[in-house]
Amino acid sequence: MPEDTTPAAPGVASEVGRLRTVMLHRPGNELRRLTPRNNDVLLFDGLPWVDRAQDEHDAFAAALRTHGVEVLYLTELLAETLADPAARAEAMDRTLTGIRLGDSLRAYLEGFLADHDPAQLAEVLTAGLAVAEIGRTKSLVTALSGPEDFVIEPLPNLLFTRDSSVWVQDRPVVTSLAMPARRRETQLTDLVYGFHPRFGGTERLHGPDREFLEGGDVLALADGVLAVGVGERTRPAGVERLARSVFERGLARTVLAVPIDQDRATMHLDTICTMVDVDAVVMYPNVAHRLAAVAVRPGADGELLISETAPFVVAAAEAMGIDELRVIDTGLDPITAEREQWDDGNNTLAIGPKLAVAYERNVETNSRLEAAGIEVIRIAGSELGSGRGGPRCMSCPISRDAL
Ligand SMILES: NC(=[NH2+])NCCC[C@H](N)C(=O)O
Repeated sequence: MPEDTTPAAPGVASEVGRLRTVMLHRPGNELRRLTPRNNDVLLFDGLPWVDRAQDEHDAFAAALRTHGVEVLYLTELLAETLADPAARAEAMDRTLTGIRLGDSLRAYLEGFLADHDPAQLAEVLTAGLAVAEIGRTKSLVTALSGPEDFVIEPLPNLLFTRDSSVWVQDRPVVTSLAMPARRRETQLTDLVYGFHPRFGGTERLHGPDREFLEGGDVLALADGVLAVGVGERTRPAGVERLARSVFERGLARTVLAVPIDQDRATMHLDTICTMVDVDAVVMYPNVAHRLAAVAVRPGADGELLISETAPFVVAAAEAMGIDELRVIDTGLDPITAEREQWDDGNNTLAIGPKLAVAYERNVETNSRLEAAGIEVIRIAGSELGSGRGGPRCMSCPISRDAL
């Protein structure tokens, strides 16, 4: 019988249902823009060796494919999207609008980019554009800029496709990223979901201009139960907006708001806790005991019912309707745990119950996962990890089987 190549219908109701389709971004020329002068602003802790990062990423994608996962690439979807003139017009408009460029440079760039085919335009929108790469403009802005200054900022964090969109059931949530270096990413995911034939017509929730909400903070603990981290990135107002939109549409019945430390090391909930089984998480022990949650549920007339604060594991188990949420920790020695948390030991990507992708370097965490009965697919991440993101951050699940 010929192989069935029909793509799985979009829909994500859990963290651990069999993964069918995922969106990744293969690291590209945007990473070659990083220098010791701009890496902090661009949210990288070092300068990745890009060729090696690409090899590591290809191995990640291959491991997923080996396990039957369809891998979609954001830039390919974007290039296909930009073939639609309406999408292209919107992309140009969003990229060039704002107070930074000025009228002369904007007009110049409109002409300059008009010659770019969809793939080339996608490259500019992701890798950015420096003054040295464009011709002579009659703009004061470029006259007063250095050759390396960007007229279109590169997006090195596009690698972390988890953050710029997240599917809740069969709806894409286009997020609103808090850090200036990442804000433009969601213009791209919004375009893809709005115009690409594969998704066209799907209702998009939230959006780039809404309250801050990042996908790395959103965990689908169980069908109808979301946990959303609140910290450096996602803000309380972002969770409130998401809760209202998912309740109104019947996509969830409980949203747990989970305050996390406002630190670089714990920028998202998924840096300290990810799910590896229907009732188990791998969690950073140095915070596990004090992680708390407030449950938000739909009330009458669009009101939200807000619970008292409770320990996260207790609130989660109750919302999920299970006796206990099992916690596998990142190692008991606090220094090893801190090192492995920093290197994304907690940031696993489940591709099914008890089956997760993890960075090989987190030896202690991985062996604890295995001791707890989780099969670990190890990938290299020496270069990928320099932006502080692991397998979960680098993936946006679009389709998972129901449990
Ligand atoms: N879901 C995640 N944990 N994403 C990690 C994002 C890392 C990225 N460099 C940032 O600072 O935004």
